[in-house]
Amino acid sequence: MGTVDVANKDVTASLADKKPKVVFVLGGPGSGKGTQCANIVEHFHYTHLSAGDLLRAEIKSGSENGTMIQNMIKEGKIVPSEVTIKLLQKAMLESGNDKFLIDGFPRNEENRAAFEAVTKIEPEFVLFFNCPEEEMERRLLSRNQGREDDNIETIRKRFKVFLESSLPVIEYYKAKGKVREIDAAKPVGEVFEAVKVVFTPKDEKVKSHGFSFPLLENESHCLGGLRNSTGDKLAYSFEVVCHNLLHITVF
Ligand SMILES: Nc1ncnc2c1ncn2[C@@H]1O[C@H](COP(=O)(O)OP(=O)(O)O)[C@@H](O)[C@H]1O
Ligand SMILES: Nc1ccn([C@H]2C[C@H](O)[C@@H](COP(=O)(O)OP(=O)(O)O)O2)c(=O)n1
Repeated sequence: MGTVDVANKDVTASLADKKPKVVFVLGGPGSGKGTQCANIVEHFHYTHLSAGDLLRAEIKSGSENGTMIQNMIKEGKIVPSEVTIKLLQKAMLESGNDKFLIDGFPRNEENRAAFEAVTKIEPEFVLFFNCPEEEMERRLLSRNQGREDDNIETIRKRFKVFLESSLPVIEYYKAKGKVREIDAAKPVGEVFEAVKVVFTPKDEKVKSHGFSFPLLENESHCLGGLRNSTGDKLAYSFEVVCHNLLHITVF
């Protein structure tokens, strides 16, 4: 027990040194978290860590916690945070990257508080895939990955846990202004278009619009503005440009 704790302190310290950037990816079972994470990895070079995948790998490895994890997943319950956090920390260190999508975590208040207390890592933001239950149920029943928990009985239990335990975590981050909500009921490509907007840096977004309009003669009236990364002025606040505005784009 003592050596495990010492080892985990080392892991925690090494991770804290790296100051990793973390995005939590949340949403109900079948909302498309894994599917979109694969797209984000390809376009934005994050490392994808799925809490569910790490737990399933732990069962397969024959670890001493394997049976407990398997039983909890079969019942749609959330595995104790200590187990999941250790797996996440290990995977983060081993990846060599410093940008992570943590998918399916934190799934309850205990997950959230324990991760914060142990790692001292605050997420940059929370990507929330919002999807109606009927659509998630349809997707899970045809997911066809041989998962023991993709049966209607366990699916119903997972939905209940999501509503009762995971939604409050999303509300917690909403109150902190950290939630980026995506309509996940649309086709995969359309969902990814919305995801891309969230991950694209602000000045890139401005550049990609490429609009322009005449400069004002007296800039001292300018109350605010947008500049691209090279410092060119791209837009003035609405109050100022309304006299000679050709187009307005709201960011
Ligand atoms: N936008 C979508 N429209 C239709 N099917 C989807 C969409 N996103 C994902 N799927 C499919 O739904 C199932 C669940 O998606 P997955 O990414 O595994 O969800 P999660 O990781 O949230 O449980 C998979 O079979 C996947 O191919
Ligand atoms: N933080 C987590 C994440 C997943 N689990 C367990 C319980 C979940 O029902 C299963 C499956 O989670 P996973 O994220 O892989 O899949 P779904 O989003 O439910 O489709 O894993 C957990 O106990 N704690």
